[in-house]
Amino acid sequence: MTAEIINGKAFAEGLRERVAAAVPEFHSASGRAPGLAVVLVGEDPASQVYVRSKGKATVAAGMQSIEHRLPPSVSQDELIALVAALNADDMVDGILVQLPLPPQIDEKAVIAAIDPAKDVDGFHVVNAGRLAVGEDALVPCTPLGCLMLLKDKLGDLSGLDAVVIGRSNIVGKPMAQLLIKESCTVTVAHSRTKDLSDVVRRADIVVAAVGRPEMVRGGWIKPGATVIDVGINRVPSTEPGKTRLVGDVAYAEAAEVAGAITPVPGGVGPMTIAVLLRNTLVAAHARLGLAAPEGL
Ligand SMILES: Nc1nc2c(c(=O)[nH]1)N[C@@H](CN(C=O)c1ccc(C(=O)N[C@@H](CCC(=O)O)C(=O)O)cc1)CN2
Ligand SMILES: [Mg+2]
Repeated sequence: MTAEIINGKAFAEGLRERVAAAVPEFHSASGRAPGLAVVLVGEDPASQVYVRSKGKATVAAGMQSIEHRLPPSVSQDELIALVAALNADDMVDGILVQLPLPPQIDEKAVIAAIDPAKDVDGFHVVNAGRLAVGEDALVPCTPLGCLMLLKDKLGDLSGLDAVVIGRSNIVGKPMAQLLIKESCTVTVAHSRTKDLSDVVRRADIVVAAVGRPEMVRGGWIKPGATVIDVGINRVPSTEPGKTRLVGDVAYAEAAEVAGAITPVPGGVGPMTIAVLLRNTLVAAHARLGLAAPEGL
């Protein structure tokens, strides 16, 4: 079998277009554009690229982008004071603090300072709790993007066996919650899981989010399964001095066995920013008491 390639880049472009098409209605109802504030601390090159992409995508969708860049030496109190100012700013519907943060700053304290209604990353415990008990929540962008790709490919997910490899608060745990909500039978595997290959071999859906290059081998995949690779690992390329991106799944091997698979790059990655725009528009509607935009 050769797997169908799940084109996350194309799906993300479609989602971004749908968000952009829904923005004018918010504008007419509120008299302003939805606003997304992105806070970057320090000079991490990858974070700089992601923050620039988020700003461009926000403006391209017809929303207002508010960018704050703080020096790597900023204190936790200063960062939390900025978050408090953004919480109080009525023009700001979404607040995102780009991760990772420098070592002197406690990520949890910063996330806890964000107004849950503006928490478009879905990292605040209030949103995590709402997701866990099945209430309306802002859901982390990467796992929600994975779910959108799965539903687009498979339709109804109910009764399917899903394995999520990785138990982070940002991807693994919310991914498991979303799949439970879709009535999948969900196993969360992690670094201590025994016989991981056997666990993965039972799954109709595999979501790999461990951050270990090509850890999931083709021989672990059940024939016809759908494989979602969240990993973005930069590894040395065969060309001296160069690097290339690989996922957490050994792509060429897995594509021989799977029914469908996301590539890296061009699979899950582009969904993260598209879902961020979606979450910002959803948050903007909710803050103004407007009905949620349809088709997003
Ligand atoms: N506050 C947050 N911080 C971080 C998040 C997040 O969702 N919220 N996620 C990541 C970084 N990230 C967005 O912030 C992100 C990562 C990757 C991509 C992406 O499109 N990747 C491409 C490949 C890009 C490349 O060539 O390097 C792909 O997979 O095709 C978008 C956004 C950590 N921090
Ligand atoms: Mg992400």
